[in-house]
Amino acid sequence: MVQSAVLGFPRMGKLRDLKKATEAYWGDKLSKEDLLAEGKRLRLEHWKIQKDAGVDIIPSNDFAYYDHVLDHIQMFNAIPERYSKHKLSTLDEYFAMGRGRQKDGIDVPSLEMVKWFDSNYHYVKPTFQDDQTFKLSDDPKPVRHFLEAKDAGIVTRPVLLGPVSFLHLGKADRNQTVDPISLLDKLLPVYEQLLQELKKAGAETVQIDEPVLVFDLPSKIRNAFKPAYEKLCAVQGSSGPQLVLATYFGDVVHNFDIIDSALTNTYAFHVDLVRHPEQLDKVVEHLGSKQILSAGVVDGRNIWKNNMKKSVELVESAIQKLGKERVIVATSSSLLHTPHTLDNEKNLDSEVKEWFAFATEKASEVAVIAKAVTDGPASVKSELEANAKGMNNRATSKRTNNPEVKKRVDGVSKDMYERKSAFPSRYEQQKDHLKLPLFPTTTIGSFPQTKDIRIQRNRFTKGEITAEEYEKFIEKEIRDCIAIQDELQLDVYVHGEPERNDMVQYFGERMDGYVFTTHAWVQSYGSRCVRPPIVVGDISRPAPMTVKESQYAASVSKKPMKGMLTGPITCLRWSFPRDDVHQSVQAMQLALALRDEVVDLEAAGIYVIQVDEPALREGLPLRSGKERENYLSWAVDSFKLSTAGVKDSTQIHSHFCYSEFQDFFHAIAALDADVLSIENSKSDAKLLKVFIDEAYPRHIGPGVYDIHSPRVPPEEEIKTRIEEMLQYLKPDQLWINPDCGLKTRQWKETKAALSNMVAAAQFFRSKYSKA
Ligand SMILES: Nc1nc2c(c(=O)[nH]1)N[C@@H](CNc1ccc(C(=O)N[C@@H](CCC(=O)N[C@@H](CCC(=O)N[C@@H](CCC(=O)O)C(=O)O)C(=O)O)C(=O)O)cc1)CN2
Ligand code: MET
Ligand SMILES: [Zn+2]
Repeated sequence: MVQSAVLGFPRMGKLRDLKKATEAYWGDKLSKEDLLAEGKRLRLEHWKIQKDAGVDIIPSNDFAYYDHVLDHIQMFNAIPERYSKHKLSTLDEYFAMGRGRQKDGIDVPSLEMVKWFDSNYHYVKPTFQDDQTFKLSDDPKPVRHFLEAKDAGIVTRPVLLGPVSFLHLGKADRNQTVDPISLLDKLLPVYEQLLQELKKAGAETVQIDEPVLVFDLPSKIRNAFKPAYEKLCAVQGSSGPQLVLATYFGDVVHNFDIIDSALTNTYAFHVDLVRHPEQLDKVVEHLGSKQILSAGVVDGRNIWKNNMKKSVELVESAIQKLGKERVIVATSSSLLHTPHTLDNEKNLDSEVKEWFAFATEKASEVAVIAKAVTDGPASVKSELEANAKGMNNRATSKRTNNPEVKKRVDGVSKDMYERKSAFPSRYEQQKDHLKLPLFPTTTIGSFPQTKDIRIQRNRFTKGEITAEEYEKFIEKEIRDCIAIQDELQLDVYVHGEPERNDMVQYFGERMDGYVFTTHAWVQSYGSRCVRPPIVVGDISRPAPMTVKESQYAASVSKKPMKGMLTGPITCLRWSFPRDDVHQSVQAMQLALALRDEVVDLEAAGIYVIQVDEPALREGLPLRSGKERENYLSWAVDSFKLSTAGVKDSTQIHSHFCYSEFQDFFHAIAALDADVLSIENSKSDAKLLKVFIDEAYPRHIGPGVYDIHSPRVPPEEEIKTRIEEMLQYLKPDQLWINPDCGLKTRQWKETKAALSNMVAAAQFFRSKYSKA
């Protein structure tokens, strides 16, 4: 019999129950016991959904209150002393690492949070000390959750992040020099112990994720796999469970030499056949003689219904070579990146609704495909027929095709990608026009999205207040936000984005070619979720999207007002893109829509325009080479096409939030933006050296403080950061700004932090103007 498997299920619950509970706990409105009880309720509900869908292999330990990598950090006791010394409860120590803590005399920033591969999920980066040791926690969570499921009558397959990925995804703590992978020998005994404890609890198989296997790995990391898996495979069977080694988001063929030896001794090997179906033959060739193939055929990263005919064919071709007993039908990755259930969507029109499958529906898909290949297609005839009908309806739908858009794309000429003059001449004109001081201060766009803003928007969406009332409310918010910027003495203002639910969803809702959902939330980090709009057809802009608010803001502001747009690549990546047209085509359509918006903003008197591209790096193919170059070429072009329509005197800003920009520095430089703001506060200022090495000519604002945490950075701390930056950047090149937008913060800490930031900038301004 061919079994079906899910690699991980979303944690938030049907109505973002986990988000609500954790936030209530943080706000002292829910007790620890109640939060833990809610977690338990959600886990049971999610296991049951998968069981009812007919899934044979259901994951456990995929649940986390904040992040699954953070769970491992705590479980292995890789907790920096600045957190452990306070003797907080396990749960509070965990949240302190995830989001920082400034309470009862404790003041610690969070650990760094970075992108999980090429997704919009963020994990907490393991942070190691030179004298790092590891120790398995008492009553480890994977064992506890396995038993919890077992008590409910569901035997699960626990999921662990593998030791090599855990180390490779981590880093040395600030001022430490340890190479994470050198800690492998110290870490392995902890994994061995954990596997043994899981086996004792009754776990027959364990899924061990080594997603870093899809990267081009440095030799040190490649060499680590053999000893690691020799050790772990030795525990297998005797005192430990069978190991299912899982990879996802890419192909692994280039790493076969390291997989060949030790890794083929694992019980099963999982590969992503959605991203790379062509790797199937090679993978089959390289499997150990008894090893089972877990075929990831149901997309864990998108919401399109599975093409079951294709999946059945692919799985059949594996079965022909391996036999039914050696194949598992699985999701390509964890379903963490998909929304909970399509059932929640009462407002989606029925034509498109039948094109989609969310996590709950995908669980059924793996079960149906497994049954089709086990008992023959006739055993799931009606499901396969319904699936084929949906596929066909989508392929022939009029909604996907807009000839006007195609015509416009075809009419794009080369000159449309370039600004009129080069930067030096643009800068002269911008200087005259904007009259900014040295070390100009600004923010990244959003100000706190207060409960009141959300409530008013919700009332407007439900029709409880009129469009006019809502508009008046937004105008008042904009005025308040400007008054605060006056008080803070910032230099370039923003309107605060109060009208936006999200920087991508807001634009998706205003463009043709998109549909959007009401409850399809996906976790982005911690308790924060996004509701990605869905690209179903050719994209165009029927009317201006942001001009009204920016123009109003400029009219009540005495300083330059920065217009705020989300760039084409970020709009694409943080939506669910269509899978029937290449992403470069979708990006180009978005770029043209945004170009019109940029030009309209300028015409409305907005002379500083920021086009955010935080997802540009995330879209970079995981392996270097042709694919990457190709991506960068169309991604950079899309940005340039969206921004190059303005006059020289209009200043184009762009914003990036992630820290690893070294490996695609040339792409950021190629965007030709006048000013860049980049997230930086959690990384070593040394990384800024690339700007010297590459003789970067334009202007930059490396973030001076972290915005993901409520902690207020003291003025001295910010000064130290700026001092460090000045070792790498010229004073007249440097802007002073936070890491990112402030929408997730409260007003109190926002004002305090910005006030310290402005004071620090003023300090350097006066220091350098005297010099
Ligand atoms: N798409 C996207 N990806 C991103 C970012 C981003 O800003 N957007 N930033 C980076 C970090 N990731 C982030 C992801 C989400 C949020 C965030 O703030 N999300 C909000 C939801 C934003 C939103 O869409 N809000 C809607 C809906 C709000 C809501 O919950 N409404 C209530 C009703 C109102 C109430 O009573 O509160 C409901 O629907 O139940 C709105 O404001 O209109 C949250 O989780 O709290 C922040 C950063 C990277 N990736
Ligand atoms: N302008 C956006 C904001 O300030 C940029 C966010 S990047 C994730 O929220
Ligand atoms: Zn940002």
